[in-house]
Amino acid sequence: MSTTINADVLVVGFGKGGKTVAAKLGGLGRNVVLVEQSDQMYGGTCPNVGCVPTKALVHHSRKRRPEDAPQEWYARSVAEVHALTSMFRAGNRDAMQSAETITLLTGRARFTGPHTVEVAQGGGHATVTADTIVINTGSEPIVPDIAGLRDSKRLVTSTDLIHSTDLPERLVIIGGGYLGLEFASIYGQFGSQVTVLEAAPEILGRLDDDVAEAALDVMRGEGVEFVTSAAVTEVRDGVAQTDVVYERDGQRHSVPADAVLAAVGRAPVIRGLDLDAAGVRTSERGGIEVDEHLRTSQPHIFALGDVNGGPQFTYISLDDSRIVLDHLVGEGRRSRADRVAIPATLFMTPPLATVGLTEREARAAGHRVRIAKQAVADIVAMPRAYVVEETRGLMKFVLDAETDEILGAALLSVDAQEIVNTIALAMRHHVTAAELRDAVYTHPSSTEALNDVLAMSEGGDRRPGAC
Ligand SMILES: Cc1cc2nc3c(=O)[nH]c(=O)nc-3n(C[C@H](O)[C@H](O)[C@H](O)COP(=O)(O)OP(=O)(O)OC[C@H]3O[C@@H](n4cnc5c(N)ncnc54)[C@H](O)[C@@H]3O)c2cc1C
Ligand SMILES: NC(=O)c1ccc[n+]([C@@H]2O[C@H](COP(=O)([O-])OP(=O)(O)OC[C@H]3O[C@@H](n4cnc5c(N)ncnc54)[C@H](O)[C@@H]3O)[C@@H](O)[C@H]2O)c1
Repeated sequence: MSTTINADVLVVGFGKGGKTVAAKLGGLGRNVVLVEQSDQMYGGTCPNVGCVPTKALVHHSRKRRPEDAPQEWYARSVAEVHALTSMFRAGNRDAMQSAETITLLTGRARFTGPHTVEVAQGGGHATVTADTIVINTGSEPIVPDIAGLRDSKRLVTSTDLIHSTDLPERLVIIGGGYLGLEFASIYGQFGSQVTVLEAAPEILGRLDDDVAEAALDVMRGEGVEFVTSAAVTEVRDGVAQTDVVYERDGQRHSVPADAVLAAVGRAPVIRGLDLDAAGVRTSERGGIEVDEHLRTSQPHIFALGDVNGGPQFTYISLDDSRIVLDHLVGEGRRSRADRVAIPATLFMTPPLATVGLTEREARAAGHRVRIAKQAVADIVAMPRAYVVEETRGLMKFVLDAETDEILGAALLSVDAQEIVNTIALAMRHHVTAAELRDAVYTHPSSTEALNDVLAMSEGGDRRPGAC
């Protein structure tokens, strides 16, 4: 059976940016069709297999008491996380289905022309034509080309792992980026023996050495093993285990695994979209080529979120949607160039949040730099760390010695994912370090660490601070 729908706007992919565009334009009375390939992915990666389940697993992994058997605790946690993601998925579906102007189609979309896609549905298909098209198909895990890996029965992606109720006794993670480190922290805490094999000479190599080392020390302290400069050459399945073979400094090593997680990055999903039929170009890096306003090589087609090759964060996809909406129904002024001081958080425990320049980057850029830095355990104005029994970590600020503005910050601290947003806002609005230092914050909170740490900069006065 086949049907044809003519829409004002077609959104391909039910991710953060796509659903935001669909909801807004649907609310304005536009006739919108939203296509999602899987009924298990309403709402996209973040609520189903990305941010939400992983952060919920962080939470559950930390609640395990020594007397809780790891395997049982893990299976229970996975079940609870699935209940949460199911709730979010249903909420996403209902939000779209309840809007009279939005038609949600479940099926895989592929272009057949610049204004037309075909959506496979059961045995038949729907043809959708639209004046404006938004592509929001996200990204998917890369499985590196390592002998034996693709065919290994113990290969898992992040999605496989969070759906499995079997806690791997020995988890080997190939790749020590955001995803690899978060999974190392989570599964280490659930009770797996975790080894991270990273190809680069350093993990968190973009960060200053003191910050990276502090973060890795926290994880090492919880039993995670890291191997850098590891060239993984082979993955060999046996009956009881898989051996992950790697070379380092000319020596061959092997580490046994019950699960091997590929965490070497995610590639934009363009496969099967037949972009050629639409005349949409891709970039050398494999994403859809877009300009600063997220227009593709076809002016009526936009690409937002991971698929356009930009930073892979949910809040970037959301911001992409603001740019597209500004062009479709606003003043047409927003662009990617407007983005400054975009923070990021690696959700290990405690979380590691960063924004702006590192000390190394600031010095290399020619800034006269002042550093304000303190171990969390020493921040007297922040009793919250002691209250919640998480005193590990440090806070480091890179300040411009001439303007007193904040050039960057790295926070390895309880609540870092919240504090960093205040710092990012201050950076965007040129609030000085002194102003942040002398502001009034609630107590006991983590933000009030700013009262203390920013008074600690080289040459600055040391404030006594007290609870
Ligand atoms: C394990 C993990 C943890 C993460 N944690 C965080 C975090 O803590 N914070 C953060 O900001 N980011 C995090 N991210 C990254 C974040 O999830 C992504 O950057 C974000 O979800 C991308 O959203 P998007 O709008 O680009 O598309 P997505 O949310 O990926 O949505 C794309 C949708 O398009 C659908 N689709 C694909 N092809 C087709 C087709 N041909 N037809 C129809 N539908 C199609 C897909 O099924 C999918 O539902 C994490 C990612 C992972 C994998
Ligand atoms: N908290 C968050 O915001 C969050 C959490 C998880 C994922 N994400 C997003 O998901 C995306 C994917 O994360 P990721 O960690 O998979 O990718 P990544 O690009 O951040 O890190 C990949 C790591 O794998 C290493 N690597 C590459 N090939 C290798 C090989 N053959 N052997 C060993 N190591 C190898 C790289 O050097 C790098 O350190 C990221 O872009 C991130 O933005 C975000």
